[in-house]
Amino acid sequence: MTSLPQTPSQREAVQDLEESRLGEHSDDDSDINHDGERPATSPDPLTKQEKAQDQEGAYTEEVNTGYSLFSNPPGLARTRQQLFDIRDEFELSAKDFEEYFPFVDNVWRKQKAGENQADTEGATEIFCCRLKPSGQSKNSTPKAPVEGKQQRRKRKREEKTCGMLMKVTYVENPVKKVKIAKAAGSEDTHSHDLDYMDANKRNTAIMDVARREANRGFLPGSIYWKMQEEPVQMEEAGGKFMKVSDVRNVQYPWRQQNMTVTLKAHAGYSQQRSGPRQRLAGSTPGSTPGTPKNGEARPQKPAQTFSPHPPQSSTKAPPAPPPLPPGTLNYPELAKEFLRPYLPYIPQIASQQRPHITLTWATSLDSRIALLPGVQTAISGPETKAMTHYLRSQHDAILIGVNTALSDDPGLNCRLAGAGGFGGKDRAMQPRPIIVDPHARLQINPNMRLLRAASEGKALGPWIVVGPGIQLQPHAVQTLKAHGGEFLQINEIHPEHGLDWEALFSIFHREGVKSIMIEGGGKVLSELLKPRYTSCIDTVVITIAPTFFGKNGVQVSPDTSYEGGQAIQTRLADVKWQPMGQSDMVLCAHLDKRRFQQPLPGIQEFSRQAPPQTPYQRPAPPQGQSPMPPPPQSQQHGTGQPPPPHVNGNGTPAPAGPSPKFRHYGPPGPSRQ
Ligand SMILES: NC(=O)c1ccc[n+]([C@@H]2O[C@H](COP(=O)([O-])OP(=O)(O)OC[C@H]3O[C@@H](n4cnc5c(N)ncnc54)[C@H](O)[C@@H]3O)[C@@H](O)[C@H]2O)c1
Ligand SMILES: Nc1nc(=O)c(N)c(NC[C@H](O)[C@H](O)[C@H](O)COP(=O)(O)O)[nH]1
Repeated sequence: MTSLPQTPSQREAVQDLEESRLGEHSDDDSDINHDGERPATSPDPLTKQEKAQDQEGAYTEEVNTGYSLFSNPPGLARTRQQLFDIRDEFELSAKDFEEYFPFVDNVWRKQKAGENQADTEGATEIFCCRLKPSGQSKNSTPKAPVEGKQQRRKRKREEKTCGMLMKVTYVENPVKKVKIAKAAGSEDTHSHDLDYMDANKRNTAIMDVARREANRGFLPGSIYWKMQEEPVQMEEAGGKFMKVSDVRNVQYPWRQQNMTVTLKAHAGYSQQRSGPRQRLAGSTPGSTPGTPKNGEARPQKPAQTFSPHPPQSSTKAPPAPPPLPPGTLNYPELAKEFLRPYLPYIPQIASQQRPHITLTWATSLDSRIALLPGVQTAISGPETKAMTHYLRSQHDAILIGVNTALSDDPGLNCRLAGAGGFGGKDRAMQPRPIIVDPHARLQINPNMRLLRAASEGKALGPWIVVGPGIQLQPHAVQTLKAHGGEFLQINEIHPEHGLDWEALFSIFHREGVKSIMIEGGGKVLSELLKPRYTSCIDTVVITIAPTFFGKNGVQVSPDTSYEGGQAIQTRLADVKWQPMGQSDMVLCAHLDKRRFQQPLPGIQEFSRQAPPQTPYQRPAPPQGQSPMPPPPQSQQHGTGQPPPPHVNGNGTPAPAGPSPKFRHYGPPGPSRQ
């Protein structure tokens, strides 16, 4: 990305200069009508010169460019929304602020009044929404006509004003970071949504994407076409309403210096594509579905019923893209709103040095997640299933315990339209599958769904977490690596609780995983719902179906925690119930970080008893009996054969042999007998 000046106010100066020279590059929405199409009478998107080149084929040198134009930072869409809709104060590292702010500088500009005041924590800047009420708005003075730029009749935009103010405090010590909060006197929320701003003004970062290609001599129409080849990345960067004229404007300075250069096109670009593409579904400027208008109260509508399968392309659509794989799901914009406050929050993650952890599962009314151990049981309806896949698209990783992997043979990928392998590029929106398998019971073979999905470009390769002292067969390691996965050996093992979850989470965070959704199964969820983990779990999203599975089902229920004669509870906060589909209910909540305890009569007797069976120790065989037999056939993967000799059924390590290389973490663990 073009290197930008250090602080937003410096960037602001650059942008002002650019815009003054080029005219308001994208404030002019005169040629966008509000159903997202250009009116037939609007000027052709190409200038006379470009058209001449097009017609004479003067640009026909088509350059093979297999590269992506976008290099969006992680979680961009979420962070843009969170930097737009400022709620509680949060922090960002100085580096992250530098990286993300250019994606929202079409919303915020530095307060003109120069209200910087130094305070104990360093310089403070106040930003106002560009729709600042009254006063001198940047766009009120008419622009002097720019030479060579076709003066378009500007339709007067509705005078929407907004009183949102943002305060940014730059902190130098002990680390360089910024604190972001609503400024004193700010409105509670914007009077518009982010789409409204994106439709009326492009942010610097998305314009940088166009500028980079423009300064390499590509035709604006070809650049626009190439950008639209990556709709997901374009939309998350704020380019939903980008126009060819934006690209042409941003190329103007370069064109002034290179008047004689013949523009080139990206391979695959052709005249019939030079017109504006169909806008992204639902991208009508100025309104996100369900957004309140003019301060109306947000409609409290029940969850929309929707088809989880993407609409079939209409006969009038441009040449149909390749058909989506069967089973592709669709989760509409409107249904995302209620989840937003519970999704990973990049600014907060930066300050907490651990990933955002979401526990999510589907349950019966008697807190069962399967009819019987090892039996995958359909609980979610089609709509809540699609919601689960939307959650997967919003997290960097998805984690399950090995019993779930053994019984479900899961794909652990995101099957929403637009995800990698489902109409999206590369592996966009695909979470990293993680399976916690301390004794390496899972058999790695190419037939498992995890690896088939990875080989078809529909998933990332899985990480398998094993405990200390495990000897793995080389072919298992090689097969996993061949599918983009790997084994991770963790040596922090807690005698009572198994692999240390907090150590696991910090290792994943170091590996760049900023958010993990933990889908189960019963043992994993019950363990992580204990009060001792409240500090490292952020959110729960539970699908509740109107059914009872009975006592033999797989339960989610943490062992009761005792401390000093008190029973300690795990409680939820910010609870929201959302009906979804025919009969499911979705519970969203944060973990309540306060301590809830209650004295229990006779508690002393309890605490003298042996500690409850921990979920991860292999239960000692009954007196005189042999160790636990290998998992039942139904739980053996793929081949259905007993596990190969390298790891015998009860998971004790194979006889000594050349242990293949895989990543070790933590001090050397206790050697396993
Ligand atoms: N309805 C749902 O949302 C849902 C979700 C997931 C699984 N399920 C169902 O749940 C069942 C499986 O659940 P489960 O409770 O038997 O097993 P599980 O999937 O929770 O796996 C437990 C195993 O994982 C390993 N493990 C996990 N964390 C560990 C740690 N920190 N340290 C050491 N070992 C650790 C251990 O071997 C442990 O025995 C299956 O029937 C599956 O279909 C349902
Ligand atoms: N949300 C949800 N609703 C259900 O009805 C159900 N049975 C699960 N179970 C979660 C468990 O993790 C999945 O059954 C496997 O992960 C297989 O899921 P995928 O193949 O990856 O879609 N989860």
